[in-house]
Amino acid sequence: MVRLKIQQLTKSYQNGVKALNDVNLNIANGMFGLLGPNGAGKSSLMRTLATLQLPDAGQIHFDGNDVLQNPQEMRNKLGYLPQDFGVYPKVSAFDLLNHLAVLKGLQNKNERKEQVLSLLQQTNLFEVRKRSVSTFSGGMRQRFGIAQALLGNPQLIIVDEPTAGLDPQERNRFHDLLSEIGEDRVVILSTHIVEDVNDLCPEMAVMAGGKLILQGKPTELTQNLNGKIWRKVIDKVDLISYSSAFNVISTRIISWKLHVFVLAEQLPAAGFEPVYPSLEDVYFSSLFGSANQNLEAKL
Ligand SMILES: Nc1ncnc2c1ncn2[C@@H]1O[C@H](COP(=O)(O)OP(=O)(O)OP(=O)(O)O)[C@@H](O)[C@H]1O
Repeated sequence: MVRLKIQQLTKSYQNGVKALNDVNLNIANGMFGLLGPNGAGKSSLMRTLATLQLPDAGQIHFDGNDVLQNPQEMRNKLGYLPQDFGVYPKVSAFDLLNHLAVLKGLQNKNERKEQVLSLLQQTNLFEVRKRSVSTFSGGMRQRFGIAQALLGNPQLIIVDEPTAGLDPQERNRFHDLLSEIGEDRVVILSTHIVEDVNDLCPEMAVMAGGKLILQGKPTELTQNLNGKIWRKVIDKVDLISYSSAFNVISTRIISWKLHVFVLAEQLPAAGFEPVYPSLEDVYFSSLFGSANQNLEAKL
């Protein structure tokens, strides 16, 4: 069942950048991955959904509520972990979370304490609840960020670039936490890390240049590309000629050798071998297609 409905959302900043260009999305319960390179417009979309900025045009409905008309109703149902959640005063994790709970309107002292302690448990911070958050590692801070986003049992949770800068162990732990919270609500994970979406999200979309360029289930999108991705080991000096002759969607160094990955309906040339596509190939193919469309539009 669709809970979040985004229609024809458009936003330009004063410097003329069109950060959102006719964005349409329907999102149901569960983890939804929003992938895109830096500058794609993901944070602009997240901030608009979180009612922190207004679009120029378009509509947002959550559970039937017109979010732009009644932003407060959205705020009561929202948990938000912004990209730059970075204020860590020298107060304990418990005190800070308790304070944020008061700001969120959790007035009953006993219920508030119970919820704060339970969220500290859930995010694996109970043991360090008396420590100042300013001494936390990056992973602990992000888990604290999730704890504050979960205050008041929100129905829509937005996490913007949450795993950037985390080491692999902390990222795994963070993934476990995110997958636990996505069951009965909408969780939007905005990221440029394909692995985050691959590991966690049954539904996804790709954004580039303010537009949604692809949407679907990672498994289906990968399947759709089957038979169209080809790989070849080449010399570095030949990369430019390969890029002009073929649809090179990405290059990767594997065992110290440069591999080009090419999008083509048939064997592009001798020496190429077919590969089963990964979600990364899906992502790079969509960016390649969108860049080409923009180029054609400009010519
Ligand atoms: N307040 C602002 N004023 C002017 N331009 C902005 C503003 N915020 C974002 N932009 C521009 O809008 C475009 C989209 O930015 P946005 O931050 O939404 O993208 P993003 O996909 O979240 O990328 P990143 O991961 O780098 O934040 C970029 O070109 C950015 O420079």
